[in-house]
Amino acid sequence: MSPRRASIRSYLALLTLVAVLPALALIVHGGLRQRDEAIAQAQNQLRILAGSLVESQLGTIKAARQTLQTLALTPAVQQQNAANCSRLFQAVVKQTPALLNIALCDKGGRVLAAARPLETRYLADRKHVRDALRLNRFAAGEFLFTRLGHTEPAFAYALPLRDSQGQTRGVLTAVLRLSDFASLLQQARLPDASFMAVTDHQGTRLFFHPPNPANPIGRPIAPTTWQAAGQAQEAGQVSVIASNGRRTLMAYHPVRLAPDEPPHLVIWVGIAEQRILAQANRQWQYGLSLMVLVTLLALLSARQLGLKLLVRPLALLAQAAEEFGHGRPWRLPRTGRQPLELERLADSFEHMVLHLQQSQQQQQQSEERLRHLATHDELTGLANRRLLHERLEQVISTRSQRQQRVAVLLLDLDRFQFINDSLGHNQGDALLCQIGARLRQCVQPEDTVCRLGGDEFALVLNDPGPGDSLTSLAGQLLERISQSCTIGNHHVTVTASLGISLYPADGGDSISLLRNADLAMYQAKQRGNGFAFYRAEMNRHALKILELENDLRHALERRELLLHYQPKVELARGRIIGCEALLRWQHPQRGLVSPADFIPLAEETGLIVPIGAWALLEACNQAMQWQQQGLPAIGMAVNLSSRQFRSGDLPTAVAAALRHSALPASRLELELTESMVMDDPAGAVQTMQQLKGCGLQLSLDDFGTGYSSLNYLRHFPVDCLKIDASFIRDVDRDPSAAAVVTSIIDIAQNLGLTTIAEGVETHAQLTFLRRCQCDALQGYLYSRPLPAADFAQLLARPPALAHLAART
Ligand SMILES: Nc1nc2c(ncn2[C@@H]2O[C@H](COP(=O)(O)O[C@H]3[C@@H](O)[C@H](n4cnc5c(=O)[nH]c(N)nc54)O[C@@H]3COP(=O)(O)O)[C@@H](O)[C@H]2O)c(=O)[nH]1
Repeated sequence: MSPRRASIRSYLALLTLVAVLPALALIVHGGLRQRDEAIAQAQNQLRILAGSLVESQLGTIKAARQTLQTLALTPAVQQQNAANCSRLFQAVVKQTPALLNIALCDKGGRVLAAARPLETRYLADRKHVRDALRLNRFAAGEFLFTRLGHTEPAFAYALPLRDSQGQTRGVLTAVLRLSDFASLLQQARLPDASFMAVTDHQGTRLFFHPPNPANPIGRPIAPTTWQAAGQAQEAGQVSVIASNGRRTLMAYHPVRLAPDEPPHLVIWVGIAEQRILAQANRQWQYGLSLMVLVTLLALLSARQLGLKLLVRPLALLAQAAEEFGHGRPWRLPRTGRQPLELERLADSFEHMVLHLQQSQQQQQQSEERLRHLATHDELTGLANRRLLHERLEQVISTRSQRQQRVAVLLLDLDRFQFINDSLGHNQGDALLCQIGARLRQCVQPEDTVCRLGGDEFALVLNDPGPGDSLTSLAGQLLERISQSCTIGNHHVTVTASLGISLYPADGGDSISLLRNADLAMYQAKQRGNGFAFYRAEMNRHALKILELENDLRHALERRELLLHYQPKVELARGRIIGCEALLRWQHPQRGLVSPADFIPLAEETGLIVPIGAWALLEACNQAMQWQQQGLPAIGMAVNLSSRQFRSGDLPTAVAAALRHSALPASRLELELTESMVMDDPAGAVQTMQQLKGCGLQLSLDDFGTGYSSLNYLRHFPVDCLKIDASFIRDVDRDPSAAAVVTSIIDIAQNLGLTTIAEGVETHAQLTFLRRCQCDALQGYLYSRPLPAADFAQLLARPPALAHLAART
């Protein structure tokens, strides 16, 4: 699972927060500083106030002491006149508000006079009286509540009285009220909730302003405070948690009558920290609130701006990308007010889309081209074999539902190889294109025209109509093909063979329909009559051929091939001048197979090349063997196939055979057919010249059946014309055959060639040939082709030509 990603809005919010963070930090820092300053200021104020309260108290004490010192010098006090003293003291107390009472005691502590009546007549046990008498100096007493008229906190002091000899005579005491601190505090303008307290040297609360039941007078202050203040021996400040639970800031200051004396009072001034900080806190809160407001505004602005300038354009961009990805129409936002980077992003997106579209287009074109290449023939643009099968299967599936026929026509050009070789491949290609175009013109647009390869074409007719129309179409196709084509500067005429198979009668799938159309085409080629419909027996025949082909492949290695020899007899003297080696196949099951049956197959499969080479060598060896047996050295004629002749290495193979057999080249004769050389007369002349270069003889076999141009004949380096047996057969009954034979012999003589008549079977034929001055004969009249041993016997005792019985 991919980690959850934050949105741009979140990042913008974060950025905004980061941006306002320093301001926030400043505000917090400022607030803290303000708080610190407020506390420092308050501490200072408290400290000053405590100091001034102490000063004030000391001033009051000092004033009281001076008053007592002044009174000590008065006669009434000197004489210790109780009545006078009382009046005097009352007058002084009346005029001095801080003084609650003044009293005179003798040295035993007995009260002699007082401005106000006292509860007791003896003050000897009071600390201030005791200390003043004992230490003989102005001394402070302890905290007390006077009940002089009303109850209020007060403090007593005592001044020892001495006579002129310095002897103690008594003490003057003064009771001072503490309540004046309240007005001092008011003058100090302490913040609200400030308080002030006075404790004695033991921490007992003597005074607390403003009055608070939680801080009762006469009770010790909180021990933690007392401890924190170090028992208030020196002035200082503490921050403690007060009884109300609030942190409180306090300044304290001890009151001493003399620097070496211990403090008898401690002045405390305090205030709750909360109050001190109230102002700072308020400012702080204000700053923070402002900050929060600013932050919120910033966040809101960032959000709105982010939405407007980033989020929405990006979302639209993403949407456009998604639409584009799904191949739907897309549109890019172009407000003109979006940030530069987004503008660039949009530009880049458009470029990318353009680029993608271009490459998609290119890819589509390449794919289409590849698809086309995969299903079409590159040269003619027609469908190829693969597409043919696809289309055929397709049309079969639709036609089969309606039980309708589909026709497959397979077509092969005759002699295309020759045209290709003689005019060149480019011209050959041009011819194929023209033929392809003609085929296309002859059929319906929905029909498929395909080039299977080489000079082979196939057509699928979706709706071939009845048999007649198909026959007529086949004729039209052949007719159209045979019309002259202009290729470059040449006018070329080609014919074709066409095989037809029909769905469903001749096959239920594309493979069997094509195979059967091929068989029909083969049949048509064999018959040489244009086109043929497939018939079931063709398949059987084809199967037979297939088996034969398979056997033929092994015939050489199994030594099943052999040669028979037929003598060639000179007419003038009746002697055997040579023989023709004729191939035989001794098949283990079929017996002796005629060359007429297997030579075309060997030719077609290419097996004729090794077979021909074997026959050539075997014949040469045989000729030498007979010679070695003392038999006459006669010529040895070997048939060549067109494939051998065109193979290119024939001169080499011939030279090798002569070399291996040691047969003199002059005794070897190679028989070529007219058709073999007329396919490519110029090339043939070249090959013939090479062969002639070896010193051997060349003859033109089956002469008269082909279409040898007399002009070419002039240039063919041949030695002999073999007059075809078809003319010889009829010479004695068909004048035209006789005329042909006579003409051939005349031409040969005029060209300095010898002639030999093939297939001579009768004396009549022999007589005719003699009359025409044919040079030699070959035929059953003299001898059938014989096995080598029989031929040797024949050669040893050749029959005389004149005595031969006619054979028909
Ligand atoms: N390329 C090669 N072709 C060869 C080779 N051996 C033979 N062949 C060709 O096969 C064809 C059939 O040959 P074959 O069955 O041997 O027939 C030959 C003769 O037996 C036959 N012949 C001869 N005299 C008579 C006759 O008086 N009457 C008659 N009915 N037939 C006769 O003629 C054939 C010889 O013809 P040709 O070669 O034209 O001289 C045949 O075309 C052979 O050429 C081979 O090794 N290679």
